[in-house]
Amino acid sequence: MWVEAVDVILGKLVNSKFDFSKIKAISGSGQQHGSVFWKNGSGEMLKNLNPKHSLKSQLEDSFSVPDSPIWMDSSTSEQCIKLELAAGGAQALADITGSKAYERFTGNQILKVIENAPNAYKDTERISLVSSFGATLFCGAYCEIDESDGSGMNLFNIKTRAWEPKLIDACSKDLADKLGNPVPSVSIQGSISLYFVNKYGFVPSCQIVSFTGDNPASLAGMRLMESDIAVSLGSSDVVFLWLEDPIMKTEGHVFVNPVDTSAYMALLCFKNGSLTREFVRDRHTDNKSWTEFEQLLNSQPIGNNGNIGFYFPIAEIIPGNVEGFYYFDSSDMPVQDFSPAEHVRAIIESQFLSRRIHAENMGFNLDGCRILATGGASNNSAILQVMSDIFNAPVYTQEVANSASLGAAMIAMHAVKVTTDEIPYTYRLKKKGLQFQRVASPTPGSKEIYDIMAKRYRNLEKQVIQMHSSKS
Ligand SMILES: Nc1ncnc2c1ncn2[C@@H]1O[C@H](COP(=O)(O)OP(=O)(O)O)[C@@H](O)[C@H]1O
Ligand SMILES: O=C(CO)[C@@H](O)[C@H](O)COP(=O)(O)O
Repeated sequence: MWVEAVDVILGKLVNSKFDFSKIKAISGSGQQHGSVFWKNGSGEMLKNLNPKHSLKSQLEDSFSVPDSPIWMDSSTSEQCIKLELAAGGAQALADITGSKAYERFTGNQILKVIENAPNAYKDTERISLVSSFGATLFCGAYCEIDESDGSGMNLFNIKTRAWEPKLIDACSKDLADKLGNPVPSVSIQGSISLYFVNKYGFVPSCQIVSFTGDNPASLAGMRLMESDIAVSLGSSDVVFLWLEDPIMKTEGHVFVNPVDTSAYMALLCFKNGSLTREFVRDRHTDNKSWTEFEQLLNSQPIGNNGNIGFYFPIAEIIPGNVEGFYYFDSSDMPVQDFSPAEHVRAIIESQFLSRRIHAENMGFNLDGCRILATGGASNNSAILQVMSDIFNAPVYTQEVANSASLGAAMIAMHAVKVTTDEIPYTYRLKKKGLQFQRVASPTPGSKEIYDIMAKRYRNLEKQVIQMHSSKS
């Protein structure tokens, strides 16, 4: 599907009479943590692609694991325990790689393939991330994993900027050979494959720049600065911050920064994002529309008369080990149910209270911060207003909503220019004049209400974790 998508998208550009010869460089962004297992001999296939045939027909037998594991997979708890043991514990693994072991992280996913499908692993000559797989298709040769997306694998030492030998060995001694050598995100990997030159009219000098993860690319596209917090409201909700001196914790992740090789980024991923908002919308509105959802949200007062709900239809990442639905009244007493309007207000308030307290746990100071919002739900002004009130901060969006694609384009531009001059990324992008729009400001009086609710939420979250563990 991913291979076929490349020809489909480029075919659409052909139909729109797009002039491919204008493209000087390409970068891209791929969903983080997913892995692509290239079968022995595929490197040769990539070098000899025939423009008369589709990528799909030529590459469909090139994968030793036909269904690429992606980030939604949580089936690798056993492998997580092994990697943490190899590192010397959860905190030790976080100190090396920026994260304790997470089921979706690629190292644990690869270890599962090594253990459960040894023949498939043996028949693999190269393992790409979704991002480096994208670059590989365009280059017609294996591209390296970039350091920023490579930080989401539980294998990469974010201080030495190399695979960590004891973690590689805990998986398989030959794994480093199959992973290649990580490179900075802003680096040129090669020129475009002749397949794309002959089929679509790209110029042979078009450069392929490292592709990176969707979240690092979003950080680049949103031009995050210190004291900004970016919130991506996609299928999941992801909060990210720019950090100079990271503190490694067993909650959240630290990645190498995609645009400044001496800096880092912190990331908090919540699985129950838009999909869970949709779930509540579909259960509690008559016509399952966002318009009705917004009306119900605005019909309830700020603070929802003290009602707090927890909505985890999917097992959550932060906090870990919690699933299900839990409702509390203004005295923190468990209740059976809420009215439809209370549910709608409760899901949005509870999600942003959670984003706030967990960002604070990473050492983020809310005073004077700006929130940059992106992703599908950043189109919803009622949701953004609640976010602004809970963080007591203004919310901005930018003209181009898809910050991950935009960031990839900016990384491509920066990479080709960096070879001729040394202008820092942030300065170059300031000059580009892309505008942020202020779309929400805190409502007077909301800070006092949400400061109290944030304290209650912290305690109730602990209670919910206990309630869940006593059930399971
Ligand atoms: N007006 C809206 N209000 C709230 N959520 C919305 C709205 N429009 C789209 N969404 C949500 O945005 C999500 C898709 O966001 P997107 O950033 O494209 O996802 P992904 O993370 O998969 O790239 C959908 O799941 C949908 O629920
Ligand atoms: O796992 C993470 C980050 O660690 C996710 O953010 C994925 O990178 C993709 O998210 P969606 O695009 O599905 O929201």
